[in-house]
Amino acid sequence: MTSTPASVSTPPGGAPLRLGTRGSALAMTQSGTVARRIEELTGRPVELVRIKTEGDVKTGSLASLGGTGVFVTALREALLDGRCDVAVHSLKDLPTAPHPSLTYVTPEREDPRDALCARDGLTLATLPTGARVGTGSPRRAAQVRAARPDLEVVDIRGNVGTRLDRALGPDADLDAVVLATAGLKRVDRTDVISEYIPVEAMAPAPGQGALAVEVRTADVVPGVSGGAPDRGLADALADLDHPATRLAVLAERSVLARLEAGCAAPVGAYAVLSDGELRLRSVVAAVSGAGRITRTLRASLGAYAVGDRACADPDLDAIARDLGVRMAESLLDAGAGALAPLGTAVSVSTGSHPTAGPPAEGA
Ligand SMILES: NCc1[nH]cc(CCC(=O)O)c1CC(=O)O
Repeated sequence: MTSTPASVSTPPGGAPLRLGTRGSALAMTQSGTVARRIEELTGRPVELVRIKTEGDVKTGSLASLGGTGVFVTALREALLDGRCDVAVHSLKDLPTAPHPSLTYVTPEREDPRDALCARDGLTLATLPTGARVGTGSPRRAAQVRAARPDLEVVDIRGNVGTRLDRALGPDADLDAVVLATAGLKRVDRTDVISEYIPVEAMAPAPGQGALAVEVRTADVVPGVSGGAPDRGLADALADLDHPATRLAVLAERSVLARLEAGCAAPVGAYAVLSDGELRLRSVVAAVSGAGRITRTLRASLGAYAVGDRACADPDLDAIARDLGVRMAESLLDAGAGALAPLGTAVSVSTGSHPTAGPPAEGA
């Protein structure tokens, strides 16, 4: 294939970058924001390229799709075969295993909390007995049941608008739904939130509220391919990266990796950097509501972190990963493997009856 001479196709400021995105309102807003920042940082135009993913096409329950990668695979294929140069994912949808030829950075995280959306300002504590709460997430289902065994959890899925309608629309058949605050913020719908559920009451999914901005490693790291890396793009990514977010999500995701669990497992993890220390809280909960294990662990980042800020440093990455591994081992020691199926996709309706006995054993 012959390519157009650069002098013809290159607008002032340099060759355009193509940014791959899912087509949902949430994805388009997230990607639009990142695209504008990359334009500012590189001085090059950024075009959005819409990519349909398996998670957008299939209609089964989110949990039953198998979790890992349903929203991600098609975007990664587009990166790998050159249909786009940058891809934006919700970090919590990204499998924990590193990709052999792709690299990502994490911009500063949005609000990590889960949000309850109900009429009349109702909260998890004030919903009436028997109220029906919709979620497609085994993690949310397990924690709702643990907090309120008297509620009925209903498996739902669909985009933000569809899910909100189930509780707030004219044909609402549920009393409440639980969604990520970050997603609602990004589509400017925080008006529907009746409770920002504290992370102590509902541990967020590892990486919730954070984005991953992913590129081909060879485009940003010298010596990976024959060609020279794209300095402008590499510098822009370094600017986008937020080290405190990066360390927090590394710790959270390493819990999941060490548990060999995916994004559909009933596992919550949330880390924050404060006073130069990374503090990680994690929960494994039985989807039936039959119990949960909660742990908090800390790691000092030494002189490389002050207050809630840190340097970008590989040694700190290792400390964050170790913290996650220690957490997972502590959870396993406490019986996490018997409490919840970790290695396989879990359905929200697993043991939906508080009396249904122990959940099915995971692989
Ligand atoms: N699992 C789908 C998904 N992936 C990211 C978000 C929201 C944004 C975020 O958590 O960063 C959502 C929707 C939701 O959980 O309500």
